[in-house]
This record gives sequence, C-alpha cells and structure tokens, in this order.
Amino acid sequence: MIRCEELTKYFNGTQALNGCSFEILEPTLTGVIGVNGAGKTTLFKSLAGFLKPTRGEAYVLEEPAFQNIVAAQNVMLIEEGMAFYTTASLYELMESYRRFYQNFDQSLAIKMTEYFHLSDKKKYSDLSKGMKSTFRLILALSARAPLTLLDEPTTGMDPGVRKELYELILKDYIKVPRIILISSHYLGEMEELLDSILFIHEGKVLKHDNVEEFQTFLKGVQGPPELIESLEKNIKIYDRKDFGEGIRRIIVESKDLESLSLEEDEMNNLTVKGISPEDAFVYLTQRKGGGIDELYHS
Ligand SMILES: Nc1ncnc2c1ncn2[C@@H]1O[C@H](COP(=O)(O)OP(=O)(O)OP(=O)(O)O)[C@@H](O)[C@H]1O
Repeated sequence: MIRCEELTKYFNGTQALNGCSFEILEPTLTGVIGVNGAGKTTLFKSLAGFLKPTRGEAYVLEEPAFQNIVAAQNVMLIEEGMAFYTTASLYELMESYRRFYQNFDQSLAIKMTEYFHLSDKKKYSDLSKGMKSTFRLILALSARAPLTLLDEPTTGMDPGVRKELYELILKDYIKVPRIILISSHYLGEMEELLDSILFIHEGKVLKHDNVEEFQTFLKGVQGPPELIESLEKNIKIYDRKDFGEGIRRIIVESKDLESLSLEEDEMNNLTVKGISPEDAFVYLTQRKGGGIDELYHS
C-alpha cells in the first residue's frame, strides 16, 4: 500500500534521504524514529507528495506520490509547520478538511474538540503550542485517510495530554485500521502503542521490524573484564562501560551472543539483560569517541 524505492532527496546539496527503501502492505501503527536530521520529515513530505524525489520514488496505492491527486486524497500529513488559513476558525478548518477527505468523520472531530476544550469558534493562530498540536491530531484522525502521517504529533503537549492522545490514536486505529506512521522522539512513551518501528538513519532505513524484535535484538552483558574481553574479540560491540570493582558491561546483538555458545560456567559469571527499544536506539546511533565528556577535555 506504500512503498519507497531507493528514495533520495537532496536540498541544494544537503542530503536528506539517501536510498530509503521499505514497504508497508497492511494496516499498522508504526513509529518512525531517528536522530535529528535523519530524514523523517522529508520522508513524510515525500509520501504526502509535497517533494519531488531527487532519485527513486515514493508510492502510495501504487501511484507515484509527487503531485498526484489520488495519492493526496488518501494521505493525511500533519506537522508543526503546516500552513493553515490563520484567520479561519477551527470550525472552518474542519469544514475544509471534510470537503477534501471523503471519509472525514465530522461528529468525531466535534466530539474531540469538545473533549479537549477547544472552542471551534477560536482561530488556530490563537491557540497555544500544545493546543495547536492537539487540534492538528484531531484533524488527522478525523480525516480517516488510508495513510495517516503524524510528524511529531505531541509537540508542546504536557505529559498528561500526551498520554491521552496516545490512547486516542490507538482507539481510533483499532476502530478504523489503516497505515498510521508516527514520528516521535518519545519512543519510550509510544512503545506500547506501536506494532512496528521504522528506524531511519542518515537518510536510509537502518531497521524496519516489529516492536518485539526491537525489544530483544540487543542485550547488555555484564561480568568480569577478562571474561568480557574474551567475548569482545569475537562479536560486534555497540557499547562498552567499565563500572570499576571488576565489572564491565558490553552491548551486543542477541544473535551474536547466542552464536558464541558459551559454557555453563562462563554463563554463570555473566549477567545478561534486555535493552529497551529506546536504549537500543541510543546505542545504534551514538557518536563514536568519548561522548559529551570529550567536549570538556582541555
Ligand atoms: N527545505 C530544506 N532545505 C534545506 N535542507 C533541508 C530542508 N528540509 C530538510 N533539510 C535537511 O535535510 C536533512 C533531513 O531533515 P529532516 O527534517 O527530514 O530530518 P528529521 O529526521 O525530520 O529531523 P528532526 O528529528 O530534527 O525533525 C537535514 O539535514 C535538514 O537540514
């Protein structure tokens, strides 16, 4: 239902996407994660047909997305910088979206604005940052578009409202399953909501898998430095920390650890712990070198 084939986008020489390829054929609630500048917004804008690829293609319903009316009518993208008629009331904005999206659920939109105490007579420009995000999300869910792209949907919201909106997204998805992609820096908060994660790094897909895989594919292995050192020689290490007192911890891939087929006495000297997807994301993207400490070395 959506597919990117070697999608590449440069802005005046700046690489935003660089051979990004993946496909999603079934309804899903997928988190799109990546460090600042990884290319998430560019990917969303490409799928929404706003950006002409430099190379490759983004397809929605088998149609190339760029400036394609079929694609546009089936994609709803919300992002912080989206342009609204600033003088229009929330009611007028809802009306204009209702006219464009054939499945727009107006009664749901009205119920949601009432629930979040957003007067539909107010102008969008008069809303607070968090209220603007809430209203954009109301529009996005009410549109019931087959492809719903939520770019940082909880910007400016306090933790309580964020929690309610995650619940809202999940309820709405269960009611009307469709492809919903959510980019967010709050992976830890969203984890329960998602079924899959699309991990973008330097304009490419680094990993696209279900949440369970992200929860299990890295492990922390802790034990005496000599024993850990013997493991390090044979497998890829994502992180290493010496805690003193004869304890060292390394982060490795579960499959690599299994491939070592360690003896029982070796295993008894090691503590193996799971790594959350949020921490896995940090280990996979961390800069090489000494980290922040390095900045303070004279
Ligand atoms: N219109 C533009 N003109 C020039 N460069 C751009 C433009 N849009 C994006 N870029 C560049 O493309 C790269 C990817 O940006 P993008 O906004 O897609 O990243 P992102 O993953 O959404 O980042 P963030 O998490 O900070 O929102 C960045 O280096 C950015 O500076």
